[in-house]
Amino acid sequence: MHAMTFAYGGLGAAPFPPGIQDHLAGLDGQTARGEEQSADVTDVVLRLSGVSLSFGGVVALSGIELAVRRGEIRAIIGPNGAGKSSLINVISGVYRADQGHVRISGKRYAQVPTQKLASLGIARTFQNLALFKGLSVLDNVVSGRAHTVRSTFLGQIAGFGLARREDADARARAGRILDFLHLDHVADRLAGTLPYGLQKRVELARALVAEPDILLLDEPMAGMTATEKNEMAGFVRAARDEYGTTVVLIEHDIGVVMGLSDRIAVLDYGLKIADGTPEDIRADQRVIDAYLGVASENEDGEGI
Ligand SMILES: Nc1ncnc2c1ncn2[C@@H]1O[C@H](COP(=O)(O)OP(=O)(O)OP(=O)(O)O)[C@@H](O)[C@H]1O
Repeated sequence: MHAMTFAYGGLGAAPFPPGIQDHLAGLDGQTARGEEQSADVTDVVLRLSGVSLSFGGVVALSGIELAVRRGEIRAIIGPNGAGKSSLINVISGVYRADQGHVRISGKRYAQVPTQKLASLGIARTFQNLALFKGLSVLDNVVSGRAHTVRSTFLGQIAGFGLARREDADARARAGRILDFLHLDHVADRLAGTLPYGLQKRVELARALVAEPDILLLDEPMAGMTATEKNEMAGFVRAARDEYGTTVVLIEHDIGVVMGLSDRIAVLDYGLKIADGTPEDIRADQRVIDAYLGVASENEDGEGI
């Protein structure tokens, strides 16, 4: 049984699970990579150019420019209704932008083909859990390898050689991810019976087993306790460090985002109002104003 409590962002000195400790060093944002430090634009794996999207008369996104560099943890934040979900849905092809385009590894899309997301090297998690609740944790994670299957349906039913090898390979990879995310002890449990925080981590495991270049996380800490949020932040950081995965996340909890991210883009009423390191964002007057504008509605009292 692993120790399950993480300390992070100066939240005290609880024990870290083995192997994660090193990855957590610097989660207070001190190691955030600045704009100037790595201005190599050829290393941009995901780029949004002039992306606009409206729903009837409601402007959800307006002329959004966003560059995501290989291996960075890139957060998109903003008050309720700012356009965060719309943006992640444009990146994952759920919505087609009215204007502008998305470039993935240099290839330009007016609409990202959702059905090809995995083969484009993108995996995502969802704000509301999207697990197979009646399947085991292991089988849920194995399902994240579905895009790699080359054997035929008949071959899988009959257990032909290729199908058997693919299945064994998927299970071995899933097993390694479960170890990595400290989920090995629940591998045989039905996913739907796990506590919410662990189910969110299983979703992360299922996305990671696809070995994506880009991981899109839609509010990965929503509904979690402070301890669970810190654990999740540690695992996201560890995944980036271990696999070099580029991470794009939208998240409400600004404290977690500040500690976890290399760079942060801030949306407000569909416009990008700021973009930079956590230090830049913390000091940005437009950001402060945008959040102060909703402070009275923010029951959690989250500050920046
Ligand atoms: N399917 C839709 N139909 C109509 N309007 C929509 C739709 N999706 C989003 N909107 C509107 O677009 C704007 C941006 O919404 P979006 O959900 O992208 O913001 P958000 O930053 O993710 O908000 P939240 O933090 O509350 O999830 C809002 O005004 C919202 O009401």
